Amino acid sequence: MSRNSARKKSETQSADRPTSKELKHLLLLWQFVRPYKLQIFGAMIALIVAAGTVLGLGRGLKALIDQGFSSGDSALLDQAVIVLFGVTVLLALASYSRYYLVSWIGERVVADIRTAVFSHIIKMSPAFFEVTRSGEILSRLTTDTTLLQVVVGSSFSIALRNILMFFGGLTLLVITSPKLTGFVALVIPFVLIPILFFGRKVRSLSKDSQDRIADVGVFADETIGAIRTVQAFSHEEIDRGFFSSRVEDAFGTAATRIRFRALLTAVVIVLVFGSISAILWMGGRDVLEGTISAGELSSFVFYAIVVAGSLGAFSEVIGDLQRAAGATERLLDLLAMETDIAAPENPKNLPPKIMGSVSFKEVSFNYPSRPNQAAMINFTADIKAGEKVAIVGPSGAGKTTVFQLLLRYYDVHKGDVSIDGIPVRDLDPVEMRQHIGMVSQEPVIFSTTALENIRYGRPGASKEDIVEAAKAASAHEFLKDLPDGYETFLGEKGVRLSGGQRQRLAIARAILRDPEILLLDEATSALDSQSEKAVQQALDNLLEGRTTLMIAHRLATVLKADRILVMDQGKIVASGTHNELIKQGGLYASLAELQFGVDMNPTIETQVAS
Ligand SMILES: Nc1ncnc2c1ncn2[C@@H]1O[C@H](COP(=O)(O)OP(=O)(O)OP(=O)(O)O)[C@@H](O)[C@H]1O
Repeated sequence: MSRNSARKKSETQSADRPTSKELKHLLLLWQFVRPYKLQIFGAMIALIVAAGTVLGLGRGLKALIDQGFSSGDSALLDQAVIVLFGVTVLLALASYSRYYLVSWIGERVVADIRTAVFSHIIKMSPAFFEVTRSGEILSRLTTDTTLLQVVVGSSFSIALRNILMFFGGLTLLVITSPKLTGFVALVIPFVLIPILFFGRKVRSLSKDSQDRIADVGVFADETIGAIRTVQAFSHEEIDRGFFSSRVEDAFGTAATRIRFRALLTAVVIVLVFGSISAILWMGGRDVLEGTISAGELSSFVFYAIVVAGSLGAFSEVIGDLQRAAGATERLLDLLAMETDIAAPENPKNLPPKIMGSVSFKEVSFNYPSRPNQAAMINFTADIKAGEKVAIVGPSGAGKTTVFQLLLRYYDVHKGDVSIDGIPVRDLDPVEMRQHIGMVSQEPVIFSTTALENIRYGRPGASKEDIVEAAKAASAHEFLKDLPDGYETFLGEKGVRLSGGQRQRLAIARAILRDPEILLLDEATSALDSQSEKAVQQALDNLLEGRTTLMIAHRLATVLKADRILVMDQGKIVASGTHNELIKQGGLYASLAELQFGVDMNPTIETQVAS
């Protein structure tokens, strides 16, 4: 129960939790940035030099105007221009280093975070993926990490540079003219308040705009992923309507944002240039009165622009920083999420080759998302090493659940599932699953070559071994006739193969894996007799010498079994051989009649068997 509720918490957190904007979360990024101390040090130096040179330029400007021009000495002008050029080169070099190093750190850190998040997610149990939408995870991996890249690789250094420039510029303003600085201090609130107001409005509209675009993405992803169903139901027109209404929503939000953004630009221009004019007016009077020099006024205006510019730049990136703080929090939450299905502290070890006996002892279980509905009740079954057991039962009886529990996708609530007498929860799931092979009803074909698809069963297997496995799976014939033979690209989800070919490819993969325990979820869809024969031949080779549990939908398969378990509502209701069960009548007999078309007359089924 406590285990369950703990998972619940993490699951709901993963989906809809509100995002915090607290900048302190950014500090958590330090663990990812820390390995690159040298680059950070270099970037800091470059940043300080760049900020220093910009501030120095103002002093240079003053010297140029006051000494270069007023003295009438052209040598001084030459000197001043040379110094100015030198400072500019230094600024360029520092900016180059800063940009390069900071962007490099940003990209590097994001690459590390993406890898860390993916490595973590791939370990999570299926329960996690049931409640977390895949779009959600993808957006963490792409959108959230991109936000962080912007922050680590630019916004953060922009913020830092502008803080330096702000305080440096302010100090130099005071030194140049305390009186004018006082005037600027009075004006600043009038300039800043409207800018901040519009800035905030634009930011919240940007967020809305991003959300609307995400809606567009999610809808397109779902529709394209289910394109065959969409077309089969002639749903194109309706989906086009749904999609365009989402696109229009996104456009509407973007249009409002653009309006405010344009207004913000106009407001900034009026306020900033208005203030500069006011400074020039006041300062110009001081120059006329002789209280300050023309150079001082020029450098004062220069610093005022630097200070205002740094405030503006800072207010622009603060939004990035806040959004990145949210992204950091979400990513680290994801990284902190623990999977229930982990290896115990001291896992027991299985030998490299196991016997392959399987036992379910009084197992009760319900899926985490259906706490009140038992999927398995007091389920007990002992399967000897090498035994072939077929599981039959009506839809929803719990047949697939037997596989899921043996693979330890979920932990049972009561009882034990064991392999060779060792409970699976005492084993390392990754190691334990190496002894299990699975051929599922809908074999998964990855979008790569046929060769690589079979090699999935045993990474590193040689081509000879793969061809050998394909031959045993009756797949060699069709594979070698593909346009590029085994190197043929199979298309996304294997759409270029027929159902029977996909099954044989999955069987070849399982043969290559050579597991001691085999789980076979037989496809329900009927194959033509030629294909059926090839698949049955492949299965015979696959089953040979392995403990096998098969969810059977065909007569040929149940006849291969040493024993049949009949399941109903999470329990075993009968067991025995086909003939025994037919004689008993009951659920199996009616299932056999319905599914396999077996008449209750035993002679017929013996004929089919032969
Ligand atoms: N991931 C899940 N979350 C919640 N309930 C589930 C889940 N998977 C299966 N169930 C429920 O558990 C019960 C047993 O399902 P299971 O898939 O094992 O049946 P099955 O015998 O394999 O059915 P079928 O022959 O239709 O595949 C069903 O009531 C089903 O609705």
